Amino acid sequence: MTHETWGEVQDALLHSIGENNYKTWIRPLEFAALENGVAHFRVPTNFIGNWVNRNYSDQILRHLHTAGASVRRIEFNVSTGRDAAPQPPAQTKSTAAPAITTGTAISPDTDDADILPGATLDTRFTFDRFVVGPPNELAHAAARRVAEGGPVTFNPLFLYGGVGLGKTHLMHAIAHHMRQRDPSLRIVYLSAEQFMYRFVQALRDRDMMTFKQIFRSVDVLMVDDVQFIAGKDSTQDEFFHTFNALVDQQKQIIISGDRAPGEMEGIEDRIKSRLQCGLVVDLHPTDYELRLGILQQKVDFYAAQYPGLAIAPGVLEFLAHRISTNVRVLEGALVRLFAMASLVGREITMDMTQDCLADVLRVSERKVTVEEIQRRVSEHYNIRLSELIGPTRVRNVARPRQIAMYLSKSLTSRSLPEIGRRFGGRDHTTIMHGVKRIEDLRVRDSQVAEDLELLRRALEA
Ligand SMILES: Nc1ncnc2c1ncn2[C@@H]1O[C@H](COP(=O)(O)OP(=O)(O)OP(=O)(O)O)[C@@H](O)[C@H]1O
Repeated sequence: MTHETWGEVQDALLHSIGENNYKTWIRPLEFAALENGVAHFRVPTNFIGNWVNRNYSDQILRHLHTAGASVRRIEFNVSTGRDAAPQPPAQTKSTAAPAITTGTAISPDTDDADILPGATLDTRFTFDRFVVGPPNELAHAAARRVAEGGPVTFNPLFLYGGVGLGKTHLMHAIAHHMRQRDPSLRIVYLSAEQFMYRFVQALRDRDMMTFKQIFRSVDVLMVDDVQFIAGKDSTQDEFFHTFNALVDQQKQIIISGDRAPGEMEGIEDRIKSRLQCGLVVDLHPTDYELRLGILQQKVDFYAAQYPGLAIAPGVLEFLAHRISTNVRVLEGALVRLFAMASLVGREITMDMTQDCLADVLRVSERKVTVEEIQRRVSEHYNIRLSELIGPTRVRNVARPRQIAMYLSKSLTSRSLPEIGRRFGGRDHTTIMHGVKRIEDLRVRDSQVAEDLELLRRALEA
C-alpha cells in the first residue's frame, strides 16, 4: 500500500461520508506504513482515533481492499501531544498509550491478542453509560443477565433493532463486564463483515484449519450486524458450523442484527432457526425522554473533552425533540457543536445550534420519501416511473433505478427490505447491490457524482 492508494481511499471516503465528516475525521489521519498486513495511521488525538475506529474503520478497510491493498487491520497511533480523552481505570493497564486498532483481540494476554481475531472494544460502551428507558429496557436486562454469567441459558442472545439504537454499545458492555468478571475468558467480538474477511483470507491462505481452531476455541463469540452475511453462502455455511460447535460446547454466543431472525432475507433457514432458539430481544426506536437522557449523559463526556465550554439551557431539549432518527446522529450533532464552540471559544447557544446543524436539522425536518425520490429520478433521466419500478433491465433504466435505490438508502430512514418493497417487491440484496454499485461509481464516474449531487439538492430543497 502506498500514499497514492491512501489518496484514492480518501477520495472514496470523501464521497461516501460527505465533506463535513471527511474534514473532521479522515483528513487528520496520516498514513504511516503498512507492516505485516497492518496499516498504521498517525492521529492527532486518541479521541479522533477512537471515533474513526468505531465509526469508519469498516469503511476504510473496505475501500482499502477495493483499492487493492492487502490490509488485515488498521492501527491508529497518537502522533504527538497529550491525549485528552479520559480512560476508565479498568482499561489503563500500562502508562504507554495503546494503539487503537480494528483487529486486536479482546483477550486477556498478548499472545492470544496476536492470534484471536476481533475488533477493539470501545471503552465508553459500558453498562454504566447505557441510558435505560422503556424502548430498550428488555434488551438491557437480557444483556446484563448474559454478562453476569452463570449457566448458559440464553444461547444465543440475539439483539436486534434499527440503526444506531445501541446494539453495539450493549455488546461491548457485555464484553467489558465479562472480562472484568473473569479476565481469563477468551472473548471475541467482531462484525459479520470482519468474520467474512477472516474466512476469505483463510481460504486464500489455504489455512482453514487454523481459522476453525481459533473460532471454535473461544468462550464467548459476539457477531455484530449479522445481516451482512445475507446472500454470502460459503460464509453462512462456515458461520453455521462455528455456531453449532460453540453451542455444543455450551459457549455463549451473542449476535446482533437489523431485524428479527425470521425476517432476514438472504439468510438460510437453518441459520434463522438457530438464531431464534435462544433469546431474541429488540431495541425499539427511542422516545423523547430517552433521547434527552442520552444527551445529558453524553454532554458530561464531551464537556470533559472540551473543558470550559458551556451549553445554554434548552439546547439539549431542542436536539432531543428535533433529531429523532437515531442516537448516532444525535451524538454526532453534539460532537459537532462542541467542536464548533471550541473553535470560536463561545457557549453553545440555540443560534449556534441552528447554524451549525442546519443540514442535520433540515434532513430531520424535511422527510424525503422513496416515492418522491423515484419521481425525481424518473424526471431527471426522462424515463417513466413504471419503468423505473418495473422489471426491465435495460441499462438506461437500470442505472437510474440504482441511483434511486442509493438515494432512498441515504436520504430516508427506510430499511433495505422496505425500499425493496417500494421498488416493485425486489429483494433487499438487490437494493444492497444497487447501493454498492452507485457508491463505487460516484467515486469513478464524475457524471454519476454530478447527477447525485443535483438530485440530492433538489430533494432536500
Ligand atoms: N441507550 C443508550 N445510552 C447511551 N448511548 C447510546 C444508547 N443507545 C445508543 N447509544 C449511542 O449511540 C451510538 C450508536 O449506538 P450503536 O453503535 O450501539 O448502535 P447500533 O444499534 O449498533 O447501530 P448499527 O445498526 O449501525 O450497528 C453509540 O455512540 C452509542 O453509545
